[in-house]
Amino acid sequence: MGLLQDKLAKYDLPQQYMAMGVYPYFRTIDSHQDTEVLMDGKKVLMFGSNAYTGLTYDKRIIEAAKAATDKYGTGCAGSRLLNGTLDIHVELEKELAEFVGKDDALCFSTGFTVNEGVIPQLTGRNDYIICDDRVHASIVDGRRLSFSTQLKYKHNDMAELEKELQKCEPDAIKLIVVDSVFSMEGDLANLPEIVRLKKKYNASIMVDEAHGLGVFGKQGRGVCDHFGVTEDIDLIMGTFSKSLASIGGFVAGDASVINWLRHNARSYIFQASNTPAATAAAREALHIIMNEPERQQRLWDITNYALKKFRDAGFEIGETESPIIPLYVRDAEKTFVVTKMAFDEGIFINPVIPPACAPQDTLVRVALMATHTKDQVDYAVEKLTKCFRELGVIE
Ligand SMILES: Cc1ncc(COP(=O)(O)O)c(C=O)c1O
Repeated sequence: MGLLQDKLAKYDLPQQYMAMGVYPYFRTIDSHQDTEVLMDGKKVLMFGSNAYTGLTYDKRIIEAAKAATDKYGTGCAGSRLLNGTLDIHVELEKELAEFVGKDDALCFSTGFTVNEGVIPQLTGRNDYIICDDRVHASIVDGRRLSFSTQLKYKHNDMAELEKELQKCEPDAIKLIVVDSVFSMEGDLANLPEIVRLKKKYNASIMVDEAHGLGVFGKQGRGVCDHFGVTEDIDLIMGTFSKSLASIGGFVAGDASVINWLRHNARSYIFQASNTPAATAAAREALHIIMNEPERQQRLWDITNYALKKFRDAGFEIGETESPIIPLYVRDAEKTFVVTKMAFDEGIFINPVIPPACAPQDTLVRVALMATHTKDQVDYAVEKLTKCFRELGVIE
């Protein structure tokens, strides 16, 4: 074996969990996707999906994707800048900008490449990027691609954010980037206070609404809308891979900033544009989200029901205020073991270990969809209580 193989073999954590029989990744789904799926040949309740609105198997969205494929074909074979712009890309951009309350928007092929392409394009050598220390990996990668000075503050600690802002040169761009809903622990960014600090220090804010759209705000417009701070947020990004039942992402903001990104963001101009099917699906999902507020209500009814049930059963669920419910285990090995035990009981949940969380905060992540029933939640709480007790995680 070569040096490369020798070195990587030493860090092969997956092998260790395979040997223990608790390896949890790459299970295969062989059915349509809703609250119940066939996974590795076994019927399980899906509590690990980000499809909060429960739209992934909606017939109207499937029809829209089929019709777009019939009309345009299966791909675009080029970047948006050149031959890869369809009328439906442009229409979706207009609708998304209006939805989140901004002048203009750009659609990228994934949400990951939005953060990776936008963040380094807005800040240069003498500027600053300031992030919460729990932002999503795509924000971390976007930040790494920038030549600016990188500053971090402790999760949701506004006093620390202010200290970081005080370190910056007054005339430099100071871009604060934050998730609106933290994807592993379900708590919200303190956007009203971040906006107050932005104004005080003449900074800019970019908010990642990946887990906020379809869930928070009027007609699912997101957490910025929920807090009434949209006007003070410079850039809002979102993804189609969660509530919008598709794949792709967007960034929205002032016309001048969006126009700059349209011609400069590298993952926009050097990446093929999103497929007709994915674009049409996201568009149809957006229309459904706006026109069916009862779906958002159902999501909150089942979320509040589940939050109470898990709390009453004695689980430690932290500060969550969203359909993402973290069940803290605080031990990596037990986190994998409990994930496997849950699967054997017919429940799919996601283990969360570093780098997705701090080493002392390992957890399993339960996520609700508007289509979950109370019976399904009852079953999950009963079985997870049994598993957590057996492992001595709860009493
Ligand atoms: C907070 C956050 N931002 C960005 C992304 C990336 O989005 P996408 O799945 O569209 O690439 C994710 C996806 O997991 C996310 O959770």
